[in-house]
Amino acid sequence: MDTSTNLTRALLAALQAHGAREIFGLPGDFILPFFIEAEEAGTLPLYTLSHEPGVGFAADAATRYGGGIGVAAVTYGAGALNLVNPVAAAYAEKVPLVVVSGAPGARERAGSLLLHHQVRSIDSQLTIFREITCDQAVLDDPGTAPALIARVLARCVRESRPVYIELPRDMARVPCAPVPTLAEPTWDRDAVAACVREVTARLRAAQRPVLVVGIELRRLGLEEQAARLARQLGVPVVTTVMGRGLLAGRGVPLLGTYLGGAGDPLVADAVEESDALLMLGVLPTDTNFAVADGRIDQRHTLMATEGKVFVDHHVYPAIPLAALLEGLLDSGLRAPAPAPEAPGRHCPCDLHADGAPVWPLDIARGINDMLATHGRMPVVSDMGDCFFTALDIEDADLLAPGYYATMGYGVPAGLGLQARTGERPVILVGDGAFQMTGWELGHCRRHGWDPIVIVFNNAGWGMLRSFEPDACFNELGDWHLAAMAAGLGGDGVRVRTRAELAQALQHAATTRGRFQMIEVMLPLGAQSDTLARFVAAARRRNGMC
Ligand SMILES: Cc1ncc(Cc2csc(CCOP(=O)(O)OP(=O)(O)O)c2C)c(N)n1
Repeated sequence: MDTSTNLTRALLAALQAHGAREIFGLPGDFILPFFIEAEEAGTLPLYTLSHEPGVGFAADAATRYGGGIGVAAVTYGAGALNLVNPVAAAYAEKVPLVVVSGAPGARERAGSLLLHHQVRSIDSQLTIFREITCDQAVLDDPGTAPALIARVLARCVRESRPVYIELPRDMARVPCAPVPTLAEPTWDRDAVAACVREVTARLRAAQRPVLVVGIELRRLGLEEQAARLARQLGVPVVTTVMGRGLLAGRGVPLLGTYLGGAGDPLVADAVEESDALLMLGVLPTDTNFAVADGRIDQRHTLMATEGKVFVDHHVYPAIPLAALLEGLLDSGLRAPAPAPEAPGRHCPCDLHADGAPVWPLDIARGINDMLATHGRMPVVSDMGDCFFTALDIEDADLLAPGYYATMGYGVPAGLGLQARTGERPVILVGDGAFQMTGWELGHCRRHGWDPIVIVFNNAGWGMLRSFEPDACFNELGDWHLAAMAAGLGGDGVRVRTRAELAQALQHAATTRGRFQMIEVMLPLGAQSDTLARFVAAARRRNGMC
């Protein structure tokens, strides 16, 4: 068997070894050799979509939900620069995404002509991606390429951040040695022991300890360790907005999601009155804590994030989350008695199937009823009131750009999730966000993807109306989206009443093999309570009252 390999095959093997399970892409002349090699190798399924934002969001969701790493392969210039927003979203939300971009070859670079797709200089693209990735490699020398690929992919996994790999088109097929596997990094065990001692001492002395879990636990594959710690400590567990769905179904006393004044008062009181808030893998973002309005006493927080641990006014600078968890589990710290079962959250369900118009909470009720009847399904949400409504969907994994808050994520992310896992997602998306990337549904037919897509149609940018109710620029008109579903290869129905919604959900849940779009016509001004409270908190915070 030919054991020699070329640079593209070496890269494909390394991507797979680091957890890639597929490639999402949109080719162009600068990356055609890579696509040809990838298709011939067949080691990673190659899914093409119609616009690079969709490619990026699909790759993001595949790894966000399925683990490992996501891969987005695009051409140079127009393709890669179309990918900037999804990669920025992945950086902000700590998603291990690998960008593979084609690029001009050495002879083209040496010429005097301005190349098509070139911006300011041939390296402008690399400069732009330096700002939104944690490491970069230009594979212009087969002698250095294996080590560069090894370094960049190791950082992608270790830091759970996007990385950028530039593959000049004249290098794709040059002979190249396999990519080496790097040794795992070590850490200072004395520093970890000192940190564990201080954290356990604070927890022992606490009267009202609470565990807050955040998205880094999922990104770093540490959810089960965190669940074991929660059961061992016997303390109430709260998720952040970004961490919604974490530890679900793992037998821990989950109180709910912290939304400050915009959420469940029981959860807000537990967090804001705690004298030892152990926050594991929580990113200190405004969407996670802006609604706290300063009600969390920083002197009571023990925050482990980004490889550091912040206690009071000092920092342990290099404590990997895995090491901290291992130390806390081994500390023997445990509750005198198992934590009381968290009081059952009132799950908004039992949709009243009557002739009343549909409000966002009715959609959450209908989805909760559907999941209770037909089994758990992952929920993917775009940004808009659909995201705030998704927070009322119980006991389901939620994928959403809850911090970076970009529109356009929902539909391609749902496709990426089903491509990676085969699981059928429920996708929530507003009419405005659907107009951005919803058309990627046209790819479902050839791949057998069949998401249930619920469009919140209020004929405009509803969230912005919350801030500027009199502005005309937020109006989009009625695009009759359900009527377009058949042409895209799916089934679409438009509903206005709660009875029609209930019937549509039942039909969608029992119809497989084609995507099912339910276009919910919301009455003007219909808004979820959670969004209303978030907007009120934002106005207070920004002095917009
Ligand atoms: C890529 C991007 N461009 C603009 C914006 C800014 C924005 C945040 S929310 C919103 C309106 C969303 O309208 P939609 O109809 O989808 O949903 P709804 O509000 O419930 O009616 C906009 C324009 C963001 N977040 N991302």
